[in-house]
Amino acid sequence: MENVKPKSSRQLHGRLKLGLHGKLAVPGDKSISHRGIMFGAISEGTTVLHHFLLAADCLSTLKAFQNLGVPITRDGQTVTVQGVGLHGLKKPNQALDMGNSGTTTRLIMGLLAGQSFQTKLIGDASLSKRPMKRVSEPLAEMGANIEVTDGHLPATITGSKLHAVDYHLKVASAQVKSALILAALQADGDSVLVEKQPTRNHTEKMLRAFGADIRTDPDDVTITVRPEPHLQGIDLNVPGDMSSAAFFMTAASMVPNSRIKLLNVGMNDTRTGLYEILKRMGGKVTVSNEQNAGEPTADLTIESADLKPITIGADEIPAVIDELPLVALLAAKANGVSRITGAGELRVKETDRIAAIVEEFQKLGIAIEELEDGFVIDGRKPWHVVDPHLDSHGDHRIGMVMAVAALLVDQPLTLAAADSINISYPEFFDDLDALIQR
Ligand SMILES: O=C(O)C1=C[C@@H](OP(=O)(O)O)[C@@H](O)[C@H](O)C1
Ligand SMILES: C=C(OP(=O)(O)O)C(=O)O
Repeated sequence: MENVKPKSSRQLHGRLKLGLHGKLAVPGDKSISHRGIMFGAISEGTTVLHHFLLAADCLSTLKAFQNLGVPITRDGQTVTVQGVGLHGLKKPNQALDMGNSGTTTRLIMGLLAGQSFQTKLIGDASLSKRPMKRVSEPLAEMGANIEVTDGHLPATITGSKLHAVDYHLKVASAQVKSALILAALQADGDSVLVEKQPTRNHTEKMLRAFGADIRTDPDDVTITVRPEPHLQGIDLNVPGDMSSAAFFMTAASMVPNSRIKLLNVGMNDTRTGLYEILKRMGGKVTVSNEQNAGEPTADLTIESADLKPITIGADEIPAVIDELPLVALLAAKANGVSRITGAGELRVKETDRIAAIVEEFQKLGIAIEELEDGFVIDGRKPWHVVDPHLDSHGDHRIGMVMAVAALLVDQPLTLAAADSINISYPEFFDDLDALIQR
């Protein structure tokens, strides 16, 4: 058929003269929502998750645990998990479908490695290309029996008795760390895990709240896990996702005449890289209403600003890993040359995010150079549309960053595979619309 657009192609909002205005509570944190289900499932008693993220990735986790025999119910954004304990999961009747979610896959591998049954994990085309040996190999050192297919999904996990380890992580990855922690909960002694760099610490913090004995040394990279904790269900308010707030922090900073307030945003310092970078670039962000109930949260007021270029290296990457496409966009309007390196992990996300950003930014005439582990961007060069047909590459974060970029462009632009936003932020376009002054 001719002239048929891909199903989810979407016209994007063009240049905004009057800016973005208003207040917005972004959806719940994705990392914390996943973990709330998992840790609630292996606890005794009831866990209630308020402001749970109703997005495809977290629903993959929810369904997987239902298939593992855990009673889970949902009422709006409130999810109730009836825990079955660390040894109460049941062999599922079918392969567990991880959908598009790397977090679900890697964490569940660590948990199922120590159970008493066999499970098969499958995933969508994107997830089936992502590396899994980074989890299966260190787990094998603990005695796990995980067969991956050429390093990828499908994977078969045959539950085994696990040994304690003293292990130095080879990649700076919270997913790998979390898989090892979940395996270590089932091991035959205390395990010591040493990170390459500090990464998001939600697993450690949350498991402690459920009653686990997990110590992090003052160096922030050495974690000691005691096995067989008595985990007890909790009531948890999931904070707003900094990784979702980041799209509007970027948009309001770049679109002239903007002033927005984002409510109840998670401010865990292993996640606030974009906030720190934006401030260093000259962004105008004011923090108010700071709270700390387990995870720190705050309201953020963001106004348009003239931006300066920035240099970012490997040390800063973990705290901004999912927001790096947005850092690239900020750099594309900064008054100089920005350099982002040490970000090779971007090549193994939902898509190769370095290649995807370079390809999509070049459609807008942005001066971006691809590096093996990052980008160089000259924000002084005016943009000019070379190709108005943008593409999310099936990657939620690429789709949303291009929708923000479009707010700075006069010409009509379309986004192919726009429905990929459902992975982490199904209401993204509605929330953006609500901040647009007509
Ligand atoms: O642990 C988590 O919840 C996550 C960790 C990060 O992945 P890596 O640990 O693989 O870097 C991040 O990119 C992902 O969106 C969520
Ligand atoms: C990389 C991401 O998630 P995951 O690894 O869980 O698929 C992301 O949300 O950007």
